[in-house]
Amino acid sequence: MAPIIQIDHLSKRYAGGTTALDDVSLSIEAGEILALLGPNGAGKTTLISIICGLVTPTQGTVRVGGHDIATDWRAARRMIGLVPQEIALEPFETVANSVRFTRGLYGAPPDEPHIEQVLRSLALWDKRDAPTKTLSGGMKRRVLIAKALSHKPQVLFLDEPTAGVDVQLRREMWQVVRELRASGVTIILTTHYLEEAEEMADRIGVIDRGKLLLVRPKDQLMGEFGRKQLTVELDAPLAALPEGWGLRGITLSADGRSLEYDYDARADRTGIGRLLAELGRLDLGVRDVATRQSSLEEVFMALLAGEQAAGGQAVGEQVVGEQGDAR
Ligand SMILES: Nc1ncnc2c1ncn2[C@@H]1O[C@H](COP(=O)(O)OP(=O)(O)OP(=O)(O)O)[C@@H](O)[C@H]1O
Repeated sequence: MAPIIQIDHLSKRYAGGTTALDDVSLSIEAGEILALLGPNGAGKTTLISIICGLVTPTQGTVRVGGHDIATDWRAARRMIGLVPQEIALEPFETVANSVRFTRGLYGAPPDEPHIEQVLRSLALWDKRDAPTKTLSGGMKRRVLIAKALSHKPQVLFLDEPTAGVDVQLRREMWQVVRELRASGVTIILTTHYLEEAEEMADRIGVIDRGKLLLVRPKDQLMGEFGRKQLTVELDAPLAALPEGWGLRGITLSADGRSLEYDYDARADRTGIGRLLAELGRLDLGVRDVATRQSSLEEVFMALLAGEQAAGGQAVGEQVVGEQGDAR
């Protein structure tokens, strides 16, 4: 199946000289939730803004549903809805009118059943006649989504949908996004929150300093990087691993009090049994054992560190295994 969005060799250099995007290529499949993860200034908003026709690229092409955003921009834009980072609503306008107005801006004819369906799906129907200034922060964000959905887009961009909102509201937004996906909308969201990407995305793209470092299915990313560490605290400190130590990949801590073992928790043979057997064979007493799993946060930090160590050229081999495979 052809991707719903195809981005090829996209670069953006702003007038001031900042390279906000540097040769980004990416395919987005219909019906997926893709999270673009990256620190401040990584280029996430620039990427979204180019696809939505708000910023002109310096180089490269973008197709939305097969329509080139430069030469066939009307058709491309009709397929897209954008929920911006900033809440900007007409304060005295009612909820329903705000949504109708946006639909009109897209050149779409009135469609009251659709407006009703959108407002109901976002739990805004009871507030349809309320001026937007009387709404809570969470409701205002939902109005922004309703506006973005007013012309029945097939692709929805959410630029940091939960920046600065409390935990409860964040969960509520996640639920809204899941329901949208279930209704067949493709969703691309940007976020600083690893938790958000982990919770919602089918695929995660990591972007830093204008480069797309990698794009992977979330489960694969967690599997590749979500390794576990076993720490065995010894009864008595060791100066070095004993003579005849028969296992590889195990390190002694600097104070000699514990052994550290990094392993793949999903493997058929983790090697933990052999480690414990070796400790028994050498008659080494164990005081305590602990395991911990790397979080996506650590994965992300390792990725960025690897990229910096490589001078921004590529992601460190030891961390990623292979470089940005933006499908
Ligand atoms: N209109 C502009 N003119 C000049 N430079 C810009 C403009 N917009 C963005 N930039 C610069 O481009 C780079 C990427 O910015 P962008 O807003 O795309 O990043 P971001 O990943 O969305 O960041 P954040 O998470 O903080 O929103 C930054 O260095 C930013 O200062």
